[in-house]
Amino acid sequence: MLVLLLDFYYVPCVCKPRRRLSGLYTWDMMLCSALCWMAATCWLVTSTQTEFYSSIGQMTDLIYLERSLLLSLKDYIREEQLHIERLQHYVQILQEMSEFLAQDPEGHVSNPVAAFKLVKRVKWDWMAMEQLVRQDPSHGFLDNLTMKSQFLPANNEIEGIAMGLIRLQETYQLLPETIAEGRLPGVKYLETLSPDDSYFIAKIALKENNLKSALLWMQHTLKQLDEGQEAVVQKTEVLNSLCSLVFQVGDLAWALELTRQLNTLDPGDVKTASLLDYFEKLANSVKQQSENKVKGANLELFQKPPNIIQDKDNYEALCRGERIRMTPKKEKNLVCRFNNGNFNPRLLLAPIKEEEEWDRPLILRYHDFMSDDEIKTIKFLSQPKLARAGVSDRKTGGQFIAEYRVSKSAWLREEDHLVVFRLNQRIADVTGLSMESAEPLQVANYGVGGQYEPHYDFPRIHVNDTVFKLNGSRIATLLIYMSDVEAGGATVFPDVGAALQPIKGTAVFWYNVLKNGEDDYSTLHGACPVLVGSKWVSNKWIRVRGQEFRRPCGLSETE
Ligand SMILES: O=C(O)CCC(=O)C(=O)O
Ligand SMILES: [Fe+2]
Repeated sequence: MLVLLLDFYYVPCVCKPRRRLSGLYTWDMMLCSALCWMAATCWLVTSTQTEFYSSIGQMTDLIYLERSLLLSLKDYIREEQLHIERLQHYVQILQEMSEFLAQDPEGHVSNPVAAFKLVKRVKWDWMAMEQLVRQDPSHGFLDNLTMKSQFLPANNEIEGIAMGLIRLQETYQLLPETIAEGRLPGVKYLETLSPDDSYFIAKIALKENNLKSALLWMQHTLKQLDEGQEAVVQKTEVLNSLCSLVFQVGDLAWALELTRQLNTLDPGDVKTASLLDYFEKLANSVKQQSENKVKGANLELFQKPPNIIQDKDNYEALCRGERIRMTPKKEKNLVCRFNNGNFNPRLLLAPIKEEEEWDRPLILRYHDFMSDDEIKTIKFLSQPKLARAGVSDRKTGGQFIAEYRVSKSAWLREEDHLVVFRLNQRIADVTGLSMESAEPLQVANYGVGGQYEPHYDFPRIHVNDTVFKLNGSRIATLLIYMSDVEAGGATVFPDVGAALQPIKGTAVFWYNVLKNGEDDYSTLHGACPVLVGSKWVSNKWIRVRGQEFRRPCGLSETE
């Protein structure tokens, strides 16, 4: 709408410069401005700023946004060129006329008709010219940019992505250069990071008090600068930051060495000179001469932030494919079978392929659980509803946003679409459980380095939990993988050493509650950071109510 208004704003004004002197033009302008303002306000009121980094799926919107801004910039350039061409045209006409009049000025004005035309032209045409010169075709583009700025990423988005890259580097124990040179498994289009990018990531790590990553990224920035890669950031600035970091962790010898380098680079800098003096005196007094020390050897000094996540080491190791606790003996006992849902007519002719992935807790994988077309529909239905997923506060039970769950999710009910209805029916048929108390389908898409650190699916506090009071705990989880993931993104169970790879169209299923009704703490699980790819999953959480006869108590107390 705004584009149309802007066209309307420019076209008549440009073609008929004289009309701009009339009152009509002023009203046109006022009307246009008012409508533009109203349109822009409506946009602002009806839309909220999107967060892009927590969902790869939504990040594609940015590509389209950039394309539309580019088109609008091209329009602006064309307008500007037309503007100049119009001015040149007038200049040419006036030039010819003025040369003609200058040949015999008095002779010309002695003709009353010529005198009338001269006065009229000098007054009106030059005023019109003033308007023409003042006309600024940049408004269209600038208004468009202002309006679209609400759809541009917010400042904290770049930080979010940088944190995602740091998470990937740490979890998968990658060197910064591996990420910076884009040498990641399965990438289709190579992209590299500049020294400025690396330094930005280092600063974010520092801000997050992640000294180890800050050190690695600063060292990498220096390496890139030494290789002669183009950058805005100066080597002295990076050295200064690195120097204060190493001093902060107590490595005086290294700080001294770096200050010497700084002093060589910029001998005139008074601050560096006095710092050098200070460090030398300090080193002498504590008898830690830099020459005798191995610089930067003690990486232990550079701490990662304290670990609040349960079993994080096992989680990260499993994500890397390490510490998987599957023995050949255990593996031999795992079986696969056709599941016909106990002679369910819907599964009789097309039974589901069921494979035991793990024994304790029992984790089953259903193959070909969802078709590509169904996946397309579910993604399509959820895309406009995707919102940043929260995590539960252990004390209050409320939801909040945390970096240990970086994804967007949406809820779909069976009334929303036949595909959702059929999916619920299939889940009931295959698991033999009732869906009457189950939650709607939760669809999730992970963002840059998107993950969900180890957690239990069952709620652990029940204050104000009306769903729990009504329907009981989440007795079971059915997790559908709606995409393959090029690298990373496994679902891992850190307490038992299981790792499940996302395979598009398959679903995994496990009970979160034991037959005796107790929560099963061996089901601690997490979604590993996505290294390359866009991971889509759907969760169906099945509740206790309605399962009394479908999953009866076991014969022993511990079952
Ligand atoms: O995405 C995954 O692999 C697991 C997701 C999950 O555990 C959850 O959403 O609760
Ligand atoms: Fe979960």
